[in-house]
Amino acid sequence: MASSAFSVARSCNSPSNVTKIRFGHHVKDEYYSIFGKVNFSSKICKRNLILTNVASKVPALAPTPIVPPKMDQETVDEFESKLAAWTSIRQERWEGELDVQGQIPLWLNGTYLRNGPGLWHLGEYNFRHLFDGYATLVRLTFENGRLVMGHRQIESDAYMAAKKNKKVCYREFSEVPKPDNFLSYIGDMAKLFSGASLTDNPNTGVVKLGDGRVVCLTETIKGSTIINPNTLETLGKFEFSDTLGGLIHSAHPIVTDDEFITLVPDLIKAGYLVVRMEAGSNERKVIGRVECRGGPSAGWVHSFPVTQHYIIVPEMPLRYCAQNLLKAEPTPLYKFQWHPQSKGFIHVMCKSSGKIVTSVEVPLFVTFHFINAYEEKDEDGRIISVIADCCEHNADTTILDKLRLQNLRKFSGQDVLPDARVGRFVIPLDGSPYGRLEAALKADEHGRGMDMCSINPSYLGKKYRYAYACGARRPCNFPNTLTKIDLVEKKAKNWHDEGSVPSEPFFVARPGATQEDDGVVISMISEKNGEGYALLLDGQTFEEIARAKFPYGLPYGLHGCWVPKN
Ligand SMILES: CC(=O)/C=C/C=C(C)/C=C/C1=C(C)CCCC1(C)C
Ligand SMILES: CC(/C=C/C=O)=C\C=C\C=O
Ligand SMILES: [Fe+2]
Repeated sequence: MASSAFSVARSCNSPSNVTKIRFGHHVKDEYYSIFGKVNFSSKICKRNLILTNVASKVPALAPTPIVPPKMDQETVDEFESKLAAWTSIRQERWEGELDVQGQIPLWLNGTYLRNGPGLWHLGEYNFRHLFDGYATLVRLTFENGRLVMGHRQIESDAYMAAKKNKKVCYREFSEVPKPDNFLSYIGDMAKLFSGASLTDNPNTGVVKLGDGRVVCLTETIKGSTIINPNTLETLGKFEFSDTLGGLIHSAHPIVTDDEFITLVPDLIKAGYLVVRMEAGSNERKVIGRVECRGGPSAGWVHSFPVTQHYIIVPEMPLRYCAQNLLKAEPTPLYKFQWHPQSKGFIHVMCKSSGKIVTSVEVPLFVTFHFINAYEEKDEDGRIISVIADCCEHNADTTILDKLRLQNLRKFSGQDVLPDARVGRFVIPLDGSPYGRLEAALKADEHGRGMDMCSINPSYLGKKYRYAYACGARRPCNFPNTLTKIDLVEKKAKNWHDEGSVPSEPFFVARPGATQEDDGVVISMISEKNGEGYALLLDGQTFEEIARAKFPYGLPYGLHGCWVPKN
């Protein structure tokens, strides 16, 4: 095999301590999908890359190509011009030390884990939506200024069955297994209602529970999967020990050292159970229940925020749709339907009593991600309102369609990313029936792109000043900047690398820090030439402090967590 990005990974298994590979020409490359290898011509990096093999500390792992490939020339050509972000991961797993340019702060000791849908191929069949891909977990382990990267596929039942049968076997975000005949169609319907056919592909996020267990998540409850943060090995299902049932939950629980809070939508009698699980336990207990005020079904709840005393339950007019759930082919809004006439609402529940403190009608909104929320007090210290911030897509549902892989892969220079903003809900607690929704700062500050946010976790539920997210440098078809939002000055600092796609900026505070933005921001970048690197920005200046090239570009990832060195 010719020298290639792939061979870099393999070279790391060589017994020598340092593998130096010269790039700079077109080579015949081998692409490994989960279905095995395919040859295609690839243009790769015009510079030297030194990868240190730290076999003595972290053994680099052999690639594990799995099932024979089938790719027509058109698909192969498409890969050539595409960012690794929207391209399936090359192999099942890899790990090794990266060469660092710049300085990783010596206080940064621990592992950043990032999860996401990294594999979108099944033999000849290509998934169509970003959210369908089989989960790829990536780790960046920082230790004394050094950095080790590893990635590994999560061995969900859905992934293992797809690998074995070379077809979709479970209901994913948009794709549904094709019934072999009418009898199996009837059986599939029964399995849908029991939840047996829903995917357990945990491709959305990863959280560290208060008791140290690390769990990968998606919106199906059965997807909750325990992994080993050091080896990325799939350890087994996280089973809730209670009898609350439910098929789906929010993809983004609120997780602290003490508890795990989430929302369980009721798809029959429109509402949400608000549940809490203590650290160390597997038992969810009900805090309370919210009845939806709009109809005909519960609003999609990908995430929700909390304040110190309240749980904020959004009822988005983009609602789960039973008919769309049953359809074999994806609809324009997938499993959801837009119901502007049903209005949007925000419900505020008291965390300790489960009572609804207020429930207000708000302007129509579309959001995946809440950023944070906090309580506003008057001069006497009485709570008068709740502020809840989110990445808001101007009540435009077309963003879901923009996340189809076909749209992500074809950027022709046209500015097609719909506008988004930091949507700020102001929810009065004086019994007024309406809440406000406004932009927290001018959206031009961040190029009118806004998603994939994080904050300093110590400010969860508290008045905060800074948010980190992906914004836009236009024209673009996907958020392509890292942006630091200052909610007090109403300004943004933007980082951009032309043609690249950065993943969610993740803030890690410096131990002992007293300022909110004292720390670093971690992101993984997909470059337009198919390569990629880990990036570290200073939390305060938002300037680059270090980067480390990956052996090959990684697929786009969604959400992550920080596991400090114990
Ligand atoms: C990756 C991401 O952000 C969201 C993933 C969402 C998924 C996998 C949702 C799956 C679902 C089903 C399989 C059936 C029920 C509805 C719904 C929760 C959308
Ligand atoms: C990638 C994404 C949502 C991910 C959910 O977990 C949203 C991107 C929005 C672009 O503006
Ligand atoms: Fe998300």
